[in-house]
Amino acid sequence: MSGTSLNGSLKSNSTSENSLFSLNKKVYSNLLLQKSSYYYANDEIDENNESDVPLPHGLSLNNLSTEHLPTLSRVNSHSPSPLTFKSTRDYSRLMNESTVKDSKFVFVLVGLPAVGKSAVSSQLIQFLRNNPATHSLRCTSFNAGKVRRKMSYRNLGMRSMQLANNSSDDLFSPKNTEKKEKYARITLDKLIKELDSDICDVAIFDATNSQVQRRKFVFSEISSYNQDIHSNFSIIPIVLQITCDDQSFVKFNIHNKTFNEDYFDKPYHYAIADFARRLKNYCSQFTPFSKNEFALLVDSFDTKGLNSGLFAYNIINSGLVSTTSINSRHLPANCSDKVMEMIMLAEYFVEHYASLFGSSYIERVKDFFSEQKQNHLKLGSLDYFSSLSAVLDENYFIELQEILEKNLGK
Ligand SMILES: Nc1ncnc2c1ncn2[C@@H]1O[C@H](COP(=O)(O)OP(=O)(O)O)[C@@H](O)[C@H]1O
Ligand SMILES: O=P(O)(O)OC[C@H]1O[C@@](CO)(OP(=O)(O)O)[C@@H](O)[C@@H]1O
Repeated sequence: MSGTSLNGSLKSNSTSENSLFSLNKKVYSNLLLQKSSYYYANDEIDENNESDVPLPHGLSLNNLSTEHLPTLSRVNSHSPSPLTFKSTRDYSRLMNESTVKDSKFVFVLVGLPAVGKSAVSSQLIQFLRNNPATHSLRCTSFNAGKVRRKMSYRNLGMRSMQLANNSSDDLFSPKNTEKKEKYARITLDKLIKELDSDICDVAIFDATNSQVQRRKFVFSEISSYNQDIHSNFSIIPIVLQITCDDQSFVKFNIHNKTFNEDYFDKPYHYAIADFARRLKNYCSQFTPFSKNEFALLVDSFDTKGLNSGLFAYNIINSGLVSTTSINSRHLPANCSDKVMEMIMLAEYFVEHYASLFGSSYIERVKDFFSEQKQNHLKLGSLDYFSSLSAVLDENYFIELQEILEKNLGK
């Protein structure tokens, strides 16, 4: 980050204290005036830059088979082994032979900012790519934050960094929810188009999707797509909720957030404080995805005569907490092997998340803090610790918890 000078002290050349996501009328009116297809057609948004996450030592996902999937085999005792997906071409051929539409998958992420949604998306893609059953599937993450950042730059360039920041035009303030929704809609629109045009097989909708209203919108878009006779595929929605309430994890994650494009010209301390404020705003509006919401969605799907199925999984504190009891599954009528195999793998990923990816992440968090504690004591070393502890202190987390509870009690 440019806020860090070469000698390691935390200085910034930036004169502006604004943030990129501050709303600007020009960006917003462009969103309203121009259709999202403009951005796609002009190749403004490229989400296909997933970097491979290294696999934990000693683990080979290639060795996955039904034998290692105790929970999963119980739901599909007749599934073929080894797990094999037909290629899209095979499925297109089969489609001509029957009226049943081939399936595509959407993982709808839910979770507060900085809980690890984008990290888990990359890991899920890596997991599916490394599995023989799914390695040929084209998996893409569609990140609403990236779309927002790219569109802001495209419209304003460096000027986007010079806008005066004031709390009244903070995109993440509750009163601007509707404005933020535009970016999510554009992202979802792109995602559905790529599935329908067979550019992608497994899409991850990477946004906080933190409000019931937003999720209703997402599911209604998916069911409208599934109901449309002109749609080429049937989309199976899989909710993946990521929760993180461990203070060290949250601090480490926010630290890493300060290096993204929202803050590239901002002082480190400013970025931490700004993200802390963003998180508070989100907590005041957040409703976790619950079993109750799941049941209501299933009912609404059933009333519409939709049989695409619905699944919901949770990863809490990097897999340290078991989520088996809160995960939910509503199988579609006539569940195909393809759908069953994907669900089995999704469940395997969630149930074994800690050993697959969580433990190496936790090691990184520990190393980070022990290094920071040492640096904090050394004169002239890179000291992130002071800002992290000053902003994200015990009181901050107490306040965050109170805001969350107050919102849930509404
Ligand atoms: N489960 C995880 N595995 C690996 N890295 C993680 C994980 N959770 C968080 N991180 C780290 O924290 C940073 C912020 O997390 P991110 O995935 O961007 O959160 P979110 O998408 O929920 O806002 C990531 O860039 C990564 O360095
Ligand atoms: O519209 P929602 O669902 O809040 O999600 C998108 C927002 O989430 C955020 C939350 O911080 O994602 P990200 O950190 O991945 O960039 C914002 O950038 C982005 O605008």
